[in-house]
Amino acid sequence: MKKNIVIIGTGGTIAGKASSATETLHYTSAILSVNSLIHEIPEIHKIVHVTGEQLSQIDSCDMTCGIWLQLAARVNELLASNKVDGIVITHGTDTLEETAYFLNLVIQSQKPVVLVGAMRPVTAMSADGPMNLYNAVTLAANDKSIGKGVLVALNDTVNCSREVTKTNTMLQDSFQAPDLGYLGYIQGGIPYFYRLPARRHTLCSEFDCRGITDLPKVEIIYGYVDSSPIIAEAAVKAGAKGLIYAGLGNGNMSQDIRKGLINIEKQGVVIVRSTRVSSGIVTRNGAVHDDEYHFVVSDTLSPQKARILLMLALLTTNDPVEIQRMFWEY
Ligand SMILES: NC(=O)C[C@H](N)C(=O)O
Repeated sequence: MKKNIVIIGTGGTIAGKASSATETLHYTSAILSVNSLIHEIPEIHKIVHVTGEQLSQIDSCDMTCGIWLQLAARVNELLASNKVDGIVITHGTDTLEETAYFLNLVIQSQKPVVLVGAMRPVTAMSADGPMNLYNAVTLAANDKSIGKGVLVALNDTVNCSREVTKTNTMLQDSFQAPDLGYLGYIQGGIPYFYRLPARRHTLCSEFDCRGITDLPKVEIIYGYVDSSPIIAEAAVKAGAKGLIYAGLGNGNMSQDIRKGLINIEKQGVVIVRSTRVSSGIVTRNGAVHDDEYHFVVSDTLSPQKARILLMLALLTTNDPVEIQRMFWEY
């Protein structure tokens, strides 16, 4: 029996148009509606019953926490219905990994949710969007995708939302998990899985954003030679309740930054040490005495994903011990 898949459009290059078939750089994102994207791939109707819904029409650099909350509410509502078997979300690639990880933490269903985008606009020669979308639909409709958390499907690969990142500004194989690897491949409309996400997600997640209209403010501070704490201090002045420090190496920091962050932590702001390095664990009490300063470490989460987990954690607690537990579990 054919599955019922809803495709939610949010914009991005997958819905973008340029003035010629050779133009892959100068184009406008988020022009075509989700229903036009579905229309471009009639093959979809042979495998699933599909419905399109437009939630936003933006370049993903304009994604907001407000849109995330609306998207999460709609996905949860759709998946609660026995008439929906899975969801595909079309999205710009610039922040796709962030939306995917946010949904991975707040969707309360085992049913497949797959995010998809494209590196080339629809008008380009060899546009990647149509095949990516077709693959994403086959992934969302496959029983093997049930219970695997929010997935990301581009360039014939399946990635875990916790680990996937955009690794290249232009190439079609941009979406990878350089640290921990793909979950699998999609070939001939069939997903092949080789490993499972090990961390808590979706139905096993403790995070619930129902009824929430905004998320606590968390800013990211970047580490570099001779950096000072002024940006961190300005962020706190502007209302940040948490800071992610995208540190050097193993989340390391200069004495100057350390003093600044210790001072900020004493004001009740949660400090998470992450790293600007693209792979590896940020070790607790490794480069910095976290127990003494009440800092949290991000484990293997990138700074942008650590920010999402911290925003959700801050909805219920600002206790660094409890927040550290969450960073080990999600
Ligand atoms: N390839 C893309 O989708 C990039 C675009 N700027 C976006 O994120 O919406």
